[in-house]
Amino acid sequence: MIVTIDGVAASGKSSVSSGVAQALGVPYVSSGLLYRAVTLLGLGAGANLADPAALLPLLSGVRLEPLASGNRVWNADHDLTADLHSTRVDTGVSVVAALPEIREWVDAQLRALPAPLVAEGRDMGTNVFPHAPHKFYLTASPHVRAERRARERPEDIPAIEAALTERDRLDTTQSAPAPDARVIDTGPLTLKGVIDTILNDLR
Ligand SMILES: Nc1ncnc2c1ncn2[C@@H]1O[C@H](COP(=O)(O)OP(=O)(O)OP(=O)(O)O)[C@@H](O)[C@H]1O
Ligand SMILES: Nc1ccn([C@H]2C[C@H](O)[C@@H](COP(=O)(O)O)O2)c(=O)n1
Repeated sequence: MIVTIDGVAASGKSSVSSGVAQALGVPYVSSGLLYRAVTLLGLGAGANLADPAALLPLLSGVRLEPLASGNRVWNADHDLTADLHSTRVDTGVSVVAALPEIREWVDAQLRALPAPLVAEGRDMGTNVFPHAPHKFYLTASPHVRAERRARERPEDIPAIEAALTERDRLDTTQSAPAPDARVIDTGPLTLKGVIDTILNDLR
């Protein structure tokens, strides 16, 4: 069984997917972390983030470890996870995610993973796992998302909100909900409330 949980930036995809996966006793995979890893390695190498030929050679050692408690991304024996949510990576990642060659590479990593699993991102339900029987799409206003992020990072809410709105705009192409996805506005819900909504639906 595959459950897909897509949604806009900072809508709660990874926290919700982790909770749902732990309740189901299956792993979850965060596709966004792979796009973030490509971006981090590209920045580290001084590569042009819009040039797939400069990025693809950097990826041979990249591996996603799909732990239910929180995914980790490795480059050979170096754990990249802690560096994937910086403002620098946030700013560059949409350029990388727009490249068809990089999307193909990410999709191949994900499709190689054995089911059952929970997959989260933008196009899990539309493109990567279109035949998944259970699909969800998380939303929340930019302001609500910025307030949540501000509790994690020492930045002011208007700056975070502006950056999220810009990333939503840049990611629009691959971020449409699947027609058969259940759309959940997480704004009025607690994290547990969103997880329970999905688990009830699955039951
Ligand atoms: N329903 C909710 N109520 C309150 N806080 C929430 C809720 N959902 C998520 N959060 C909090 O919002 C923050 C962002 O959540 P999370 O990182 O899971 O989002 P994401 O969609 O995976 O983000 P990104 O797109 O940046 O990878 C986290 O601090 C999380 O605990
Ligand atoms: N399936 C996916 C997952 C992610 N992306 C892009 C869009 C985001 O800006 C970036 C980081 O994802 P996040 O950590 O915010 O979920 O990666 C995508 O295009 N497709």
